Amino acid sequence: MHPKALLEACTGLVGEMLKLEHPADAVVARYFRENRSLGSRERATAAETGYAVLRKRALLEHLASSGSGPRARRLAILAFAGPRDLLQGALSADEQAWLAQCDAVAAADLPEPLRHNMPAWLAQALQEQVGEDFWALVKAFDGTAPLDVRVNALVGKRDEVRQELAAAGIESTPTPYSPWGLRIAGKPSLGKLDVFTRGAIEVQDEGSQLLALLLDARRGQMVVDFCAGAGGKTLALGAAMRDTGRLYAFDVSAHRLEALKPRLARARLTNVHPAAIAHERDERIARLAGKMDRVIVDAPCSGLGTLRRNPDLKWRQTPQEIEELVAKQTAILESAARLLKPGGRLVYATCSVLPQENEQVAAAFSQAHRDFQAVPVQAALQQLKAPAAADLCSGAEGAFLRLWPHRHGTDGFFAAAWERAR
Ligand SMILES: C[S@@+](CC[C@H](N)C(=O)[O-])C[C@H]1O[C@@H](n2cnc3c(N)ncnc32)[C@H](O)[C@@H]1O
Repeated sequence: MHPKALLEACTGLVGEMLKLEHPADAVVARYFRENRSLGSRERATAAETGYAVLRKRALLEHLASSGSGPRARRLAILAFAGPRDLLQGALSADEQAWLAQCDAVAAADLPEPLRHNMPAWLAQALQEQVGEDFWALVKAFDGTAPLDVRVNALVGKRDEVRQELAAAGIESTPTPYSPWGLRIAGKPSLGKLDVFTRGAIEVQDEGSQLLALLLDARRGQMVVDFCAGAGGKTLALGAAMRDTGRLYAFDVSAHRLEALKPRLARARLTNVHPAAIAHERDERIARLAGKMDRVIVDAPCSGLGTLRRNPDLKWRQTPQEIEELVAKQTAILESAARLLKPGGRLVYATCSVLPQENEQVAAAFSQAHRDFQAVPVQAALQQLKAPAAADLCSGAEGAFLRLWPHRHGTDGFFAAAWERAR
């Protein structure tokens, strides 16, 4: 493809992504469906350019306030993710001179908002929590997430799977915190490997693996994954249960649950019962009240722990929407808790880094439910033989799981746990 056409394609995608109307990954997928002439390398360049604009939006908008031509083109030039000589081949002489001027700007001397590239409310919320680590966190959120897989214990052992991957030319190392995980070197495509097609591995962030581990789902138990979505946690729980007992996978999105079904088959799980529910008080749920050994609420949340993968979220979320989410999270947790039998364990989890969606929801639940005893996550993970559990937790006695990209290399995650009084 001619460099000019490639830059046009990048500009078109940047323009769509900056509308911020839909999740960035959905915008990218639609753009490629509608622009079928783009080859795989061109798609990668366009997508990386678009994501780079979202990551550095404040800085790039500032730089793009000079120059001429459409704004999306200026931003695509500044963030262009392909080879530099190719970009030069697409630019007019004026654009080349303007780009050289922008290159000469020392980003380190710019005001803070142009360096952290976040809305003020979010930067403040993060600064309040991580203090002097703030810039390390900004850097980590700007980076790419590693490729982690969870080894399906039903199908293989971690060491054996690691050797099998090595035989296929793929290097990996055991994840530092999750006993189920391997961190894959580079970004090889895994989908066609035998180890993948026969269900021995599933792509899953190490942090997500730890949330499922924390539930401590065991053989023969009755378990509910209340917000199962496409089933990332469900698959991990089913394997922990050794495909015995009964695992209900609820979600309000029938569409997401559909995506779970082929994954269940590949993971060789037969103990999972997916069920679309209308809302958290659906009467199907009422029938299971008091019968469950384990319930996990992987709540709908702002997703602000996943900015490495979804940088659009920092521009698409608003404090008002966070408030609405907190009300939803509280209602779901309340309903889900009713399902537990005495002695049963409840886990509330998010992939948010905001205290409102995390500690505050957990504290309000504890306050309102004296029959639920908080289980310190640190002790629970230590019992489950998770290495370095103390490093993963925050609050008095390691009350909560609190994962951060700059400290743990995972997405940002939170979890709290309770046991229902006997
Ligand atoms: C964080 S995602 C779940 C991700 C999933 N557990 C995984 O590991 O792949 C949250 C899910 O909650 C679902 N959800 C939203 N409102 C809900 C409700 N009232 N009851 C149950 N699920 C709900 C959403 O459809 C979404 O799939």
